[in-house]
Amino acid sequence: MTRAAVLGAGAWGTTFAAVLADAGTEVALWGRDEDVAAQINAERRNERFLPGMDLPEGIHATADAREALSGVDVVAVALPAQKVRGIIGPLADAVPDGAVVASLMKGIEVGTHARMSDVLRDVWELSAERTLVVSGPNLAREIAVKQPTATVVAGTDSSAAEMLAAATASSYFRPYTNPDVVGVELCGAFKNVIAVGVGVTDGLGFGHNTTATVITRGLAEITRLGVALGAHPDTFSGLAGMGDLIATCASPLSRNHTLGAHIGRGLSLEEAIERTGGTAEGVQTSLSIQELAREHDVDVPICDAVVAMLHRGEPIKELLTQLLSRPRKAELT
Ligand SMILES: NC(=O)C1=CN([C@@H]2O[C@H](COP(=O)(O)OP(=O)(O)OC[C@H]3O[C@@H](n4cnc5c(N)ncnc54)[C@H](O)[C@@H]3O)[C@@H](O)[C@H]2O)C=CC1
Ligand SMILES: O=C(CO)COP(=O)(O)O
Repeated sequence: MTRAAVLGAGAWGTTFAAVLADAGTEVALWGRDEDVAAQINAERRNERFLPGMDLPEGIHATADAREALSGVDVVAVALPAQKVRGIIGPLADAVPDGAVVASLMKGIEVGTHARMSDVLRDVWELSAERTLVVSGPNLAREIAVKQPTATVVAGTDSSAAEMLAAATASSYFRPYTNPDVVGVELCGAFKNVIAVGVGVTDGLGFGHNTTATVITRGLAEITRLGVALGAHPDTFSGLAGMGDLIATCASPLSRNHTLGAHIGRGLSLEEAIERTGGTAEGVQTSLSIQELAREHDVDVPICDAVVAMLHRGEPIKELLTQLLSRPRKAELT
């Protein structure tokens, strides 16, 4: 039987632990809060991060990360993107030599512009073959009640990706493998920025035409940057690309979408973060994406508008006017 450790007992780490347990994988879930771990073990609930959701028996939660990592075949990391480097650094010697390591995170590190799998590789000195990415239309609360969905397990070593896919597959969770780590990971991070943008237009009271426009042109931005970074163009129309954009931009469960809607209704960034709760990666990742795009000479106007709104407090209506009055261009280039 495969043995897994999930680091991070927030909404997604807890849900992913449930996915593993339901697939028959033995799973240890690490969270820094002892009360959260105790409640998961005693009541099969994580009321702080996943309120109202029942968890399967197979999860052993612990506040001791070294205990969680001991003897596992798979390590899955679900921590806030901007904090993960500091949190996992001291655990390098506790990661078993042969274990594959998967990033479940959807962000790009500010300053380094590193994708999360690169942060894991860097901090834990992992080979590319041992490092995987899981990304797709995976809103935690829907999966926690076993609503059917699919995801992508990306890895350069197909046998490692297949191993994790087998360790997560169940009657409600269908993993597909994909060798395009760069594309899958960029999709997950960038779609959070686009979801903030869609949330803003919702908050302004605009309808489905606007939503569809931002999603579709957002996908064009993601694809342009991804291809410039060496990704496979087909990844962007797949589950991690279009699939996750649809889920995140359409759902009120999305923290990024919710945060954007608060901004659109006139809240400040601080108020919107407070009201949203949970980790809205798009806020900081918008800065990294904008800088990455500049480095690669890629045009990302929606991301630019999100950065201007969130980080420079520029008026939304003026930014919208600027977006719509840019020089016209052909859709196909
Ligand atoms: N929630 C969702 O539906 C999904 C989330 N993700 C991604 O997973 C990642 C984690 O997101 P969530 O679990 O939703 O966030 P969350 O906000 O629900 O949980 C964050 C977790 O990180 C822990 N944490 C924060 N600071 C810490 C520190 N200094 N030391 C130790 N632990 C710390 C918290 O205690 C908590 O367990 C993000 O990158 C997100 O984009 C990916 C797919 C779905
Ligand atoms: O990544 C997600 C769904 O696939 C979750 O989105 P949020 O982080 O915006 O809640």
